[in-house]
Amino acid sequence: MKTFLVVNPRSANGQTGKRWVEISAQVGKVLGDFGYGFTSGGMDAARLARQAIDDGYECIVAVGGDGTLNEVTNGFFREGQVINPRATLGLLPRGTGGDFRRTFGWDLELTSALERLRTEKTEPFDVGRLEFTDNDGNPATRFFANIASFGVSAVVAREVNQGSKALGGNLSFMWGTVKGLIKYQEQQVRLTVDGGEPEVVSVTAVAVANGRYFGSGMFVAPEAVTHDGLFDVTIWSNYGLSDFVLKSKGVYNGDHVTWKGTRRLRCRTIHAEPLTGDVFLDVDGETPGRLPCTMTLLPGAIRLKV
Ligand SMILES: Nc1ncnc2c1ncn2[C@@H]1O[C@H](COP(=O)(O)OP(=O)(O)OP(=O)(O)O)[C@@H](O)[C@H]1O
Repeated sequence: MKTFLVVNPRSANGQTGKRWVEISAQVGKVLGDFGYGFTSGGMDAARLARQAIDDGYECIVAVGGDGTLNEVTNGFFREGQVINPRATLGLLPRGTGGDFRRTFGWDLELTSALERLRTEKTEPFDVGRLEFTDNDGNPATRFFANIASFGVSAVVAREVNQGSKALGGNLSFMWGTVKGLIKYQEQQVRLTVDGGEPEVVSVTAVAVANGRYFGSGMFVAPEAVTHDGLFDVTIWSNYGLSDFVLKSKGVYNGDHVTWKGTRRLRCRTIHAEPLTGDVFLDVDGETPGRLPCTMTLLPGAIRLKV
């Protein structure tokens, strides 16, 4: 299988680019010939992945963090359709946050990633499609691999992405969460789930999950499965800074699902309209826009190297 690596040299605080000679030598030893390209900025990983699929590569590997994985996943699609159903997605995790890999229990070791890429083992992988309003106010579509969320999580993601990740994933997110919760005001949002009756919910955050973790290790959707054909939705209502500071352990170990302000459901589509103000989106750690939005699960849309 011809393999192409989409490399974000800036991932892992720039260590991926700095160590590329060493990394690529190890990749070559295990995989033999492979193609690769360096990303140059926003959505360039999607362009590189699309180009590689057009060039006949059948395994496209994101080398970077969750943002790179998101962009590479987008590169599997053209005009809303999967370009080549035989193409498989791989991950060589190099991020600071690394939420996607946690669902699978993958570590950051290059040797473990190469072992996965070397074998033929794949499984179906559900992909989320998000229709939303971008930061310029235009309608936009973006696919997601892990979790799309809205509410305070997007305020936190903005804080984290603007700040330095030199503190490491967890500390950057904890600090970002404190700053985000100070800034955030609870919003009322009208949710329509699987085309049913609309319902107004109070939103601290709503996570529409394919994978299980966001925010650098927060176990937001403990039972999500990436090939079950369903989103696991976690709704947090009326949480404040004190809840996260005093009970943050429960957010990281999954106990939050038993708290009064947490509600969970499963669905294939969810539509969200803001009623009280701007509500921003966090899409696999990136912050491309705001509500209103519609999220649709595409069951087994592509295959994932596991
Ligand atoms: N050459 C580049 N220079 C600056 N930014 C880049 C470059 N290439 C990609 N990017 C940006 O990097 C971001 C993705 O980073 P990525 O998620 O891979 O790494 P990370 O931030 O270290 O990890 P994580 O998201 O897991 O915390 C995207 O916003 C993307 O547009």
